[in-house]
Amino acid sequence: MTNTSGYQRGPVTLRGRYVPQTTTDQRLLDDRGQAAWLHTDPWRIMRIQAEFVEGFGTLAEVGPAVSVFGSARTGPDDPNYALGEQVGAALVKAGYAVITGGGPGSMEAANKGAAEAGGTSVGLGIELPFEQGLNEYVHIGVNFRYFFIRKTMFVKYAQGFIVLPGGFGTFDELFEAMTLVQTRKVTRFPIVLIGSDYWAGLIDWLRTTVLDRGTISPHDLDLLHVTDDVDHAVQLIKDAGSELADQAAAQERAEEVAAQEYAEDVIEADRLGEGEGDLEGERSGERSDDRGTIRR
Ligand SMILES: C/C(=C\CNc1ncnc2c1ncn2[C@@H]1O[C@H](COP(=O)(O)O)[C@@H](O)[C@H]1O)CO
Repeated sequence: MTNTSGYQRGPVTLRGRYVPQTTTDQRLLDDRGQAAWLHTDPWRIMRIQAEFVEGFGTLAEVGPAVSVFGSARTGPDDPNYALGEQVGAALVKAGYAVITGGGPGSMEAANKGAAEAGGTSVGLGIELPFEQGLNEYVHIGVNFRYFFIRKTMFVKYAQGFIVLPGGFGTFDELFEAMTLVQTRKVTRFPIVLIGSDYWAGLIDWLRTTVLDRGTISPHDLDLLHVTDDVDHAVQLIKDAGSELADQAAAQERAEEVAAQEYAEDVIEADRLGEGEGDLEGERSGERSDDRGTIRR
């Protein structure tokens, strides 16, 4: 006989001393408890999920975009500010939305350039102790609590990265992008550094010390492009986009041909009275002898 007694907590049955003194609803609705749970990891997981949902939901329909990084400290009179504006405008002219960290300095410059060129200007802000809020040129802004979620957005919704002169924050974004491409965690995308003078020391160190000591491979250096010419930077991103589109089209064609060949094989096997299982074996190089033993 089935014993139906016990306390049902969703799909879980609890009996004896395991039966709780309160119901789940009671605990949910009872606000007299401590608020310590707000600072626990399970609650953080909910916030993390919510932040991903908000980011994906906001950015999924932005269209082709390029993420632009650079110093938060670049003042409006700094030549790099004008460079940032040019980058924003040139990207818009080439059909891209511009995504930045939404802060001051070079981020603001790129957002300004994009907005004034009539394009889409996106700012992905981050909660910081000295937060300044999103710059005034951001059309679509999302403020993130978590760095790693914001970084996912910079990569997921961009066709390439343009990096203006910057400090630790900029280096972090640059090296994260390089690592993702180097480890093939993402499909290769272009990373363009603007300002050959500023980046020369880093490039030189990578080419000599880092390469010489064998901690990177020679081809890893190909991940970076350096230029002073904004139009050239944008062209590099466009070219990489066309190359990727060609590769994707070739892959699609190859899959179509393979599917067509497979369908023809199935029809032929059917005509000859063989099963689809035999065909699978043949495709993977397997052959069975009279006793059914699989040979390769
Ligand atoms: C330091 C100041 C403001 C900081 N505000 C920022 N808002 C948004 N994003 C930021 C901010 N600071 C850094 N970032 C990100 O890092 C990159 C710039 O860092 P760097 O160290 O200045 O190079 C940038 O691309 C942002 O994504 C007020 O001076």
